[in-house]
Amino acid sequence: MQPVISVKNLSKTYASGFQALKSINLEIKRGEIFALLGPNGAGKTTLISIICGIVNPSGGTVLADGHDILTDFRAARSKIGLVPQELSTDAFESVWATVNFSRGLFGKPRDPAYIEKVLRDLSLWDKKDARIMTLSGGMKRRVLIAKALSHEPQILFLDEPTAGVDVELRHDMWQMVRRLRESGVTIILTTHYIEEAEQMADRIGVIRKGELILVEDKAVLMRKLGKKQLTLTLQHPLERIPEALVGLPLELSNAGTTLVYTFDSQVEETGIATLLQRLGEHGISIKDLHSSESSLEDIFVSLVRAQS
Ligand SMILES: Nc1ncnc2c1ncn2[C@@H]1O[C@H](COP(=O)(O)OP(=O)(O)OP(=O)(O)O)[C@@H](O)[C@H]1O
Repeated sequence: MQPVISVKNLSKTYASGFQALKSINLEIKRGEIFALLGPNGAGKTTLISIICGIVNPSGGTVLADGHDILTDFRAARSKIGLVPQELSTDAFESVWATVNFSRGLFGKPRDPAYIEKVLRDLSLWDKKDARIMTLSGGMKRRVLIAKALSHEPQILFLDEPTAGVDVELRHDMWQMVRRLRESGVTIILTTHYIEEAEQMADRIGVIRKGELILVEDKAVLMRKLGKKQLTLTLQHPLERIPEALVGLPLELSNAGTTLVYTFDSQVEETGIATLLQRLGEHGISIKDLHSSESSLEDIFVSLVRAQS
């Protein structure tokens, strides 16, 4: 299937001479949720801003639903909704007026029934006549989303959608994003909350110092780079790891009372059976054991570190 967004050799050098993006290549599949992760200043907002036509690229091309964002700007932009990080204007307008106005900016005919649905879906209907300045921060964020959806875009960009929002609103937003995806909208989000990417994304891209260092299915990424650990609590503390076990991926901690065995989560032969057998042979008895898996956060931190 043709990608809904196709980015080729995209680069950006700001007027200051700073190179924010270095030859980015990326294809976004139709209908997926794609999470763009990266430390502060990595280039996430720059990339999104170029695709949405807010920042000019220095080189390369971007197609949005087949339309070049430079030579066919209007058509490309009409496919895209952008939820920016900050709400800048419209403080004195009502919710209803501002969302309808946004739709008009894209040359779409008025459609009060559609706007009503958007506001109802975002739990904003009872605030439709309120001035934006009177809304809470969370409500203002919902207005940003309503504005971005006002012209029925096929592709929705969410730049840090849940930064600084409370847990309840975050979960509401996740639900809303899933509903949109079910209706066929492609979602691209940037986030600092790894948990958000872990919960939501189908695929993950990691950007660092202007380079896309990895793009992978979330499940594959977690399987490929994820490690599992088996933690054994011992009946009697050990002074050191016995000779016969040296060489195994074992660590002794908690004053010799805990043995931690690390293994690849994708291999069939974990070595646990052998480990337990050898412990038995050496008279090392176990009080308790549990296993754990590395989170996307562990993977992300090790990736970003490995490249520095
Ligand atoms: N207008 C500009 N002029 C010069 N440099 C800029 C400009 N806008 C951004 N930059 C620089 O480009 C780099 C990438 O910024 P960008 O906002 O894209 O990062 P980000 O990954 O979105 O970061 P964050 O997670 O902090 O939002 C940063 O070093 C930033 O200082």
